[in-house]
Amino acid sequence: MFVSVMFTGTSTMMGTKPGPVQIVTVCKEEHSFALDTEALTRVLLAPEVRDKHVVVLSVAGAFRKGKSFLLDFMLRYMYRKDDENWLGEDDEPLTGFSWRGGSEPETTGIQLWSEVFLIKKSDGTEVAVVLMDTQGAFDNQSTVKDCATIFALSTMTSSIQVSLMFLIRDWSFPYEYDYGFKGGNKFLDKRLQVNESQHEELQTVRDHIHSCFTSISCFLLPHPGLKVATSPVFKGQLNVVAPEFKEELKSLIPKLLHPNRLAEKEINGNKVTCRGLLEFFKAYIKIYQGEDLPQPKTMLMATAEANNLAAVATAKDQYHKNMEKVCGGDLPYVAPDSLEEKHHFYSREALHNFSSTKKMGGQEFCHRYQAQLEKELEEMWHSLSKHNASKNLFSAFRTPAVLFVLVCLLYVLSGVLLFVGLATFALVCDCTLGVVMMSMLTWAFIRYSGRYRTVGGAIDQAAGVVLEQVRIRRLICLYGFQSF
Ligand SMILES: Nc1nc2c(ncn2[C@@H]2O[C@H](COP(=O)(O)OP(=O)(O)OP(=O)(O)O)[C@@H](O)[C@H]2O)c(=O)[nH]1
Ligand SMILES: [Mg+2]
Repeated sequence: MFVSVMFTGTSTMMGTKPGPVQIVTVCKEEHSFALDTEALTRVLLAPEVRDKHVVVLSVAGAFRKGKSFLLDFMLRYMYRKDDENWLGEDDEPLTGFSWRGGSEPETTGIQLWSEVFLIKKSDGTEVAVVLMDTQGAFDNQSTVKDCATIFALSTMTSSIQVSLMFLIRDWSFPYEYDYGFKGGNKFLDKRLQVNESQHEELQTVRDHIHSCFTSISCFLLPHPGLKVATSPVFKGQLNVVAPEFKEELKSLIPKLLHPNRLAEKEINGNKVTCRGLLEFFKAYIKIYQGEDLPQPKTMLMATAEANNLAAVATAKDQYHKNMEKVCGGDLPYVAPDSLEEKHHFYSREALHNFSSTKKMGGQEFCHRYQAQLEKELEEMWHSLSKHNASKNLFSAFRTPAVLFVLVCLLYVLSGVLLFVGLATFALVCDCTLGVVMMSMLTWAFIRYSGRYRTVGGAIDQAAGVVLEQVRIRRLICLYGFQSF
C-alpha cells in the first residue's frame, strides 16, 4: 500500500456535515471515467482554501487492504489532534470514508473528504491538506487500464514526486525488522539495494524509484487482530483491535500528518494551489478518457495546459477581486471614466501576474492562454461596467422618466392642437398618449413582477431610442448655433 503526500488545495464546505465526495466516477461496464467537476469545484474552490498551497494525502494500493479504514484514523487525528486520546473510545464505531469487511470491493473511483484542513507549518505558512481515498487495484472487474488510470490520477495530482511512503500491513516478522519507520526503512533499503547479480529489469526499477522521489520511506504495521480481519460485525471498535496495532497507529499518523512533513507539490518550480489542482484534475482526466493509456508526451502537454489554465484562473481572480473592491456588489455607482482607468490598471496587473508566473509549454503555447486571459478579462469588464451602469439612479428611472415627459408633452400638444382647431391631430395625440401611458403601466408591472422581461426590454429600448433622438437633435441645435 502506498501513502503518498501530495500538494493540493481544498475547501471546507460551510454549513454541511463533512463527508466523502465522489469526484471521479467509474462506469464498470464501459470501463470509462468521469470527473464530477462541480463536486471538485465545491471542495477546491472554497474561499478559505482556494489560494492555499495544497498537500494531497492519498492512499493507493490493492483492493480490500484497509485503505479507507486507515484514512478514517487519519481523519480522527485531524479532528482531535489536541486530545491525547485522539485514537478514539474503546466502543466507538469508525466513521468517515466508507469501509467494510468482506471480499467485495467497496470504494469506487476517487473520493475526497469534503473538508480541507488548514495546517500551519513551522515557518508560519498555512497549507491545505486534502485526504483522498481511491478504488483498490486488481479487483475482479477492473481492467489493467482502469487500475492504472485510478492509480495515475491519484498519484499525478499528489506530491508523490516529492515523497513516497510504503506502508506494509500485517507485518509478521518484527524479530527481523521492527514495527514502525525504523524497521521499515531498514527493510526498504535492503529491498531497494541494487547489485550486479540482479536481473537488469530489477536493477532498472530500483534505480527508477530512487530517481523519481526525493524521499522514500517505509512503515511496518502489525496485524490488527483476527476480529478486525474476520468479524462481519466489526464496526471499528478499538477494544477488539490488537494493542500493538493501536500503538503503531498512534506513532504513524501524527508523523505522517506532522506539519513539517506536509510538503507542497511543485510543478515547474511553482507550488500548486487548490485552484491549480482543479485544473490539473480536469486536464489529466481528459487524457485518460481515450482508448489507450496516454504517452508521456501527452501527459506533459496536459500538465502544461493545466499549468497555464491555473495561471489564467489566478490572474482572473486577482482582477475580479480588485475590481470588486471598486464597483462590486452594493458599492455605489462609480463614474465611468474613473472605472475604466481602474480596469486598465488592474487588467495590466493581472496580465503581468500571468506573464511572470513560471509556465510550461513554451512561448507560443503560453501566448494562446494569454490571449484567452485577455478575452476573458474583457468579458468580465463588460459585465462589471454594465453592473455599474445599472446602479446609476438616472439609468434605473430612465424609461419612466422618458415616458412621463412624453405624456406631458403629448397632453400639452393635444390641448394646443384642439385650441387651434386641429381636432383630428389632437385625437392622434390623445391616442398616442394612451399608448405611452399603457406602456408606463406595463413597464411598472414587469419591473415589479419580473415577468414578461422581453416586453420590458422592448419598452426600455424604445425609450432609449427616443432619448437618443432628443440628444442628437440637441447636438444639431448646439452645432447649428455655434456655426451661426
Ligand atoms: N488484515 C488486515 N485487515 C485490515 C487492516 N486494516 C483494515 N482491515 C480490514 O480490512 C477490511 C477492508 O477495509 P477497507 O478499509 O474497506 O479496505 P479498502 O482497501 O478500502 O477496500 P476497497 O475500498 O474495496 O479497495 C475491513 O474488514 C477492515 O477491518 C489491516 O491492517 N490488516
Ligand atoms: Mg476503500
